[in-house]
Amino acid sequence: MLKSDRQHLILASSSPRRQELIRTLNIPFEIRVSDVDETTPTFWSPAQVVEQLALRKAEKVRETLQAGEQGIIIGADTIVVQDYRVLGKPKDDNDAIWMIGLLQGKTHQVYSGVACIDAASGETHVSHRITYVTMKHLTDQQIANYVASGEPRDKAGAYAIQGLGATIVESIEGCYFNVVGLPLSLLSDMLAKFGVEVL
Ligand SMILES: Cc1cn([C@H]2C[C@H](O)[C@@H](COP(=O)(O)OP(=O)(O)OP(=O)(O)O)O2)c(=O)[nH]c1=O
Repeated sequence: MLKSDRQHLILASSSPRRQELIRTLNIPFEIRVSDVDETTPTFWSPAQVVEQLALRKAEKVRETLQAGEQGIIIGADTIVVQDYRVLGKPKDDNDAIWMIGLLQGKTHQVYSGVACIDAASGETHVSHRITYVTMKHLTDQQIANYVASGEPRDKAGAYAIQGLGATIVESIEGCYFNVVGLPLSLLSDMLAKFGVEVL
């Protein structure tokens, strides 16, 4: 395959954050939304969960491609882990209040998994990153006000570090973009394995 065929990315994600982040790489891309079953066995580790879900999303998109379509398909998945509890997106506002209550005043881990598949050859690479996020102590009123903003609804762990959620985060250790849903540093290393050099 010519290198130019691979310089085309197919983002398997409906997440506006991931779509925004991938734009920063300055590589032509398109978006194909994949609707996958996100249930996982309870005995899976957080790393397994994000890697396997990222892979499921990328594989689902590969199945829909027409013969001859080229590019590197990228799937991603993000979860928040607090005291061995895996937090995905909140079911409703009460669930969001419970999640922020669990996270406030403590340090949790954000896991993002990334899967890259070469559409033509099927070559696949899967990996993940962990970022440690420490949240401030919050009053019940602050938690209620934050949840009322609507921001937590479609975010793992019920907060968005890139939004109003920035005001409830004390500090982070690790990749910021990993928390937002697409670890660009890891992704660029993974793309290099396919001959796609970002720089
Ligand atoms: C912790 C955190 C998560 N998030 C978001 C990133 C992801 O969009 C979302 C986690 O849900 P995901 O299930 O990983 O992704 P998604 O359903 O939004 O999109 P798709 O499966 O189509 O790729 O949480 C933030 O935007 N900011 C944050 O600070």
